[in-house]
Amino acid sequence: MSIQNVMVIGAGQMGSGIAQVCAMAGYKVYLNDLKEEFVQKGFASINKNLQRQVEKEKMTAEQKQEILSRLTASTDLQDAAQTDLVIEAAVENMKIKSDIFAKLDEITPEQTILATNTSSLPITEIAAATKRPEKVIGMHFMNPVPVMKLVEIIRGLATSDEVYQAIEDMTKTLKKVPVEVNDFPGFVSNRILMPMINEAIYTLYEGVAEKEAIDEVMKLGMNHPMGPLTLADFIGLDTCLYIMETLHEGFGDDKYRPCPLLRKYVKAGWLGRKTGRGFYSYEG
Ligand SMILES: CC(=O)CC(=O)SCCNC(=O)CCNC(=O)[C@H](O)C(C)(C)COP(=O)(O)OP(=O)(O)OC[C@H]1O[C@@H](n2cnc3c(N)ncnc32)[C@H](O)[C@@H]1OP(=O)(O)O
Ligand SMILES: NC(=O)C1=CN([C@@H]2O[C@H](COP(=O)(O)OP(=O)(O)OC[C@H]3O[C@@H](n4cnc5c(N)ncnc54)[C@H](OP(=O)(O)O)[C@@H]3O)[C@@H](O)[C@H]2O)C=CC1
Repeated sequence: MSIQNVMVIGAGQMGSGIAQVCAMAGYKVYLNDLKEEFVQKGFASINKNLQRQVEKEKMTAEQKQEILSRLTASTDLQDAAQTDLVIEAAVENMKIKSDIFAKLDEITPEQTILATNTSSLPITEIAAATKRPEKVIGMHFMNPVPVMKLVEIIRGLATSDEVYQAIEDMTKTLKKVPVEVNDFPGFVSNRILMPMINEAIYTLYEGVAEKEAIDEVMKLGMNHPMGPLTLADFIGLDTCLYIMETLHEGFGDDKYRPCPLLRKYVKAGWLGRKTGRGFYSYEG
């Protein structure tokens, strides 16, 4: 299975990062989103990251241009007809992901691998939206994608060994470290990380400490690079809530109930860094 042409769906913080690392590794990449303005926002973020590399003299201006020339904007899913691999990074919602995968199954050649960057949803269920479940796989990158080394690779029930191997090999070409895990809610990363973040939100909700104090305890006491509330803002509070709901529903265990304060913030549209306000304010 030779992978040369890739489409990344969703030009948000994850999709733009995935498109960047794929283009840096030499792949031709379509970056797809619903509207041109979202794709352009994704491109602006890639441009900013690469420019920082040029300024730090880790890359030349020519190399930056070369990487950018491998990226093409797309607002038409039909462009996926030209690809060997699609990596979906749209919102964390089963209906949206299933719809995208059903369409991709119609559009792409039969050998195209369909991967999802879902952070918690069952790969097996997403695969069931297609007639090629053996070619559907989870490819879970970490945020910020250009910096974080891990890619959790998740096999659905029907994922073939050949597809698993192709994705493991491709991940290595991105200079990332693949780790294989099975298809259970939240996989490994978010089954462990998100209950910790949710507990930090409960700690704030119950008035145990101020938000800054909670973050400082985990940073200085446990050597975490970011406190859990800062990290929640960084991930996106909507994504944190979707993941907790998937864990809660998937395991049927109340230990995964999302904190009411998390729900309240999401209802208010305070989604963290991406909207300028979450537990902290990022305006100005
Ligand atoms: C929810 C899920 O499904 C799964 C997830 O992703 S969970 C989230 C996982 N991620 C984390 O836990 C991140 C925790 N935070 C960190 O590791 C660090 O705070 C951090 C890497 C984000 C920033 O590190 P830092 O040392 O504070 O900042 P800084 O010195 O400015 O940056 C270090 C490097 O990262 C780069 N960087 C920082 N933020 C970046 C961003 N958003 N995008 C691209 N590059 C970035 C910097 O350019 C710098 O690069 P060089 O080494 O090439 O110069
Ligand atoms: N944030 C994180 O730390 C991590 C997130 N993930 C996962 O990655 C995925 C994306 O998350 P993230 O990048 O943070 O989210 P963002 O909200 O930053 O970006 C999602 C993007 O997808 C777009 N989108 C929504 N529906 C469609 C569609 N049908 N077709 C094309 N594009 C669409 C959105 O457009 P619009 O704004 O119009 O909705 C938005 O631009 C989620 O599944 C998430 O769980 C995985 C690892 C880490």
